[in-house]
Amino acid sequence: MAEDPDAFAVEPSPSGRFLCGGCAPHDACRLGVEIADARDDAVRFEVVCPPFWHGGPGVAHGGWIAAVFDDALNVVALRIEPRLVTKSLTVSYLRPVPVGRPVEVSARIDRHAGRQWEVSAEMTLADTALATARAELRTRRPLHFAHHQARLTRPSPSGNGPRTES
Ligand SMILES: CCCCCCCCCCCC(=O)SCCNC(=O)CCNC(=O)[C@H](O)C(C)(C)COP(=O)(O)OP(=O)(O)OC[C@H]1O[C@@H](n2cnc3c(N)ncnc32)[C@H](O)[C@@H]1OP(=O)(O)O
Repeated sequence: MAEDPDAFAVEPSPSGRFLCGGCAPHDACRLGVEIADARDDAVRFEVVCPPFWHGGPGVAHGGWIAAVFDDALNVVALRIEPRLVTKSLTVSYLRPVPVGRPVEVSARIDRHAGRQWEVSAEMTLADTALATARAELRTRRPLHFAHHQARLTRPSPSGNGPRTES
């Protein structure tokens, strides 16, 4: 029988780390994110940009910064709810982020009601804000991944042919 995709949940790895589906088999975060300190509704991370994520000379790629925020903003809620997806993510890039040097990310839950979560975070170096982010998260509905897979396998009504206006 095929594996149930909706059984997927981000839970602590054998070494106690929260890891995405891509990093779990490695038992290490390949973005360079480590939890430094956790309270009920807030988590602090130590983050080092790996050299292969540089965008400009010695400076992190903005996509890496967004991915780090996606992880950090989810981890703060995953400690309560292991079945989440990101609905929206907004990043403000304030200063260049250095490659290969530890920076701090702090994330917190601002609001939580039912399936809806609002979370925010900032990335700092020596108390200077480098970037900030806000996200809306959703607790997944029970058949979230099953519906996604069913849509991918369903034949497209219009195929790839030319569009006809009616
Ligand atoms: C230290 C390192 C740590 C590392 C720790 C690891 C952390 C990893 C965290 C990664 C988190 C991610 O990036 S998750 C990946 C990025 N995010 C996603 O893939 C989410 C994609 N978006 C969605 O699935 C949807 O928009 C939702 C679930 C966000 C919508 O939520 P909602 O606003 O509450 O609305 P909802 O009522 O559920 O659905 C709205 C409409 O979308 C449809 N819909 C909802 N779900 C689906 C679905 N699965 N497949 C098809 N359609 C769907 C509904 O039928 C409905 O259609 P109608 O009635 O309007 O027609």
